[in-house]
Amino acid sequence: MSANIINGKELAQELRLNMKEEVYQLNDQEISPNLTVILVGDNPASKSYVKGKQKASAEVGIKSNVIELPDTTTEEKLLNVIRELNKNDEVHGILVQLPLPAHINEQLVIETITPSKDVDGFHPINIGRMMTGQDTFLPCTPFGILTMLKSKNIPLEGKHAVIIGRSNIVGKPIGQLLLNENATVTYCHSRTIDLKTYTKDADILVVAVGRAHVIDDTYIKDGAIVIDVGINRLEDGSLTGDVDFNKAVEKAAYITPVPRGVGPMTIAMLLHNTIKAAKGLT
Ligand SMILES: Nc1nc(=O)c2c([nH]1)NC[C@@H]1CN(c3ccc(C(=O)N[C@@H](CCC(=O)O)C(=O)O)cc3)C=[N+]21
Repeated sequence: MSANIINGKELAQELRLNMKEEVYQLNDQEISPNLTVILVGDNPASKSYVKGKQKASAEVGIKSNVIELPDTTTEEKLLNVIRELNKNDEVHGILVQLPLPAHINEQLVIETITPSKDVDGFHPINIGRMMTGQDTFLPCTPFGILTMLKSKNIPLEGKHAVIIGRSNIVGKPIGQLLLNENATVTYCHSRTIDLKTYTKDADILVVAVGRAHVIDDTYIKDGAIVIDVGINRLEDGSLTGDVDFNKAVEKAAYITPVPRGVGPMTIAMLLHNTIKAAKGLT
């Protein structure tokens, strides 16, 4: 049996159509949603992600501005740029592309963005609201994953969700969102002993390791749902996930591909959060 493939690219496209309508309605009320992205340095991967965000924004009628700063930018200069954007009423969403150069304190930067414009959902206030189940800006990748699961009406209550990875932007928050949906959640990571014991029991397996093809069919329970968050660039320039798709697809009931899986959904949720910010919610 071959798994049902959850196409994030198509779902993101569908969501963008709906969001375009929403933006029209906001425009009628003289609101023009604006996302400002700050890009520090010239990491080619970051540049390409920022291009993707601009293209998707334009498609739904969100105005996007990119502020490009050299990699020699001081932390204080970056914080001042953010403080100005916090005060600018025309700017609804602020996103600082990560990772930042090593001389800049990422956590300080995140905490300088005013929570009501934190469309990444990385500010501790927004993380706290997520943890307590309040309405807030949810972090885009976990929110995208939840939206993919819901689009297939996959029941989450009582299911054993196993997360591999514990980053602040993916692993920790996806576990929290699944917990909020009444799943039973297990976190695994690089120090986990006997990873397979956990993954073989997973009804829902979320893989956010950051290394190509580390999870194959031998880690997966028959009929599991497999979400691949990995984005690994191979030497030939192609993209691949953390899951060995060709093997896993034979074991899973549902699986997300890379590319065209979680990545496009991450961007769609960023647009969703920007529209929410423009409406003045949270
Ligand atoms: N403040 C901040 N917020 C982020 O959300 C953020 C970030 N920093 N830094 C980098 C990561 C990475 N990320 C991706 C988004 C979309 C795709 C995506 O759409 N990928 C396509 C392929 C794109 C291609 O071909 O290059 C796909 O998987 O099909 C990938 C990666 C957001 N990030």
